[in-house]
Amino acid sequence: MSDGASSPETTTEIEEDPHEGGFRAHTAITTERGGPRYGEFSEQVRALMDNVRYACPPPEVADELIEQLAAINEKLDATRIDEWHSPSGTRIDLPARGNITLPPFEVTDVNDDGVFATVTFRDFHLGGNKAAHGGHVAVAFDDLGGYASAVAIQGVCRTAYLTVQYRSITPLNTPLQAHTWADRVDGRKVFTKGAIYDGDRLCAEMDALFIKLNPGQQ
Ligand SMILES: CCCCCCCCCCCCCC(=O)SCCNC(=O)CCNC(=O)[C@H](O)C(C)(C)COP(=O)(O)OP(=O)(O)OC[C@H]1O[C@@H](n2cnc3c(N)ncnc32)[C@H](O)[C@@H]1OP(=O)(O)O
Repeated sequence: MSDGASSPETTTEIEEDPHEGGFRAHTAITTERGGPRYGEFSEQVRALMDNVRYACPPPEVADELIEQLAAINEKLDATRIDEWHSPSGTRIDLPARGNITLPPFEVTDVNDDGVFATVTFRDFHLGGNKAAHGGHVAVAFDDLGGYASAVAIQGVCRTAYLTVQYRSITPLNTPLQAHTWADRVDGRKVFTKGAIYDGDRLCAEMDALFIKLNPGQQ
């Protein structure tokens, strides 16, 4: 991945590049996009998602909220840009690289043993009875597994399959230890494993295959 555009002036140059793989080699890794308060902005959105998960607004509050949310959406709609230049997913200084669709994680180490992160499933990720939804656990594994695969094979990968063994309840609002690593590399194939722990307790394990995209592959 190389330095990408952070201003509209460089947009044209990037758009003229051939589409190099499903995630584009030119995707910028940055701490600048979206400005210095993008982290606070993302956190407010996450707080909104958490609150909505448990909200039961009385009709008059719903009336008010609908109006306020419509105004916010209108304002946000006016700021939309294309996928390749948006801060979300590129801000390595923020939880989950500033991507609010992922459970927030902080990568604590990347080394020969793989990727180590702290992941916290929040109210928004509720499956039931204070436990994380299994799909959100898989989302965390997909991203952190994709990261470990990319590091192992030095290239952008796509998930071919991903299975999760749910070993015990994955609690909400608890910093959990996640570890993903390339178990075996065979040509373009990276057989990747992962685990999420709550302290000493194993919550879930991942077994996945990521495949390095060929140049120009969509
Ligand atoms: C500092 C910051 C860093 C930031 C890091 C950011 C990380 C972000 C991470 C985000 C991560 C998010 C990630 C996401 O969410 S990626 C989104 C979810 N995934 C997809 O949408 C993928 C859809 N599928 C495809 O595009 C293709 O099928 C792929 C690309 C996967 C392979 O199609 P391709 O045409 O390219 O390859 P091939 O068919 O010749 O197969 C090649 C080899 O693989 C073997 N094979 C294929 N499929 C399977 C299977 N299911 N089980 C077992 N084996 C399988 C096959 O037999 C062959 O083996 P061999 O004959 O060679 O031995």
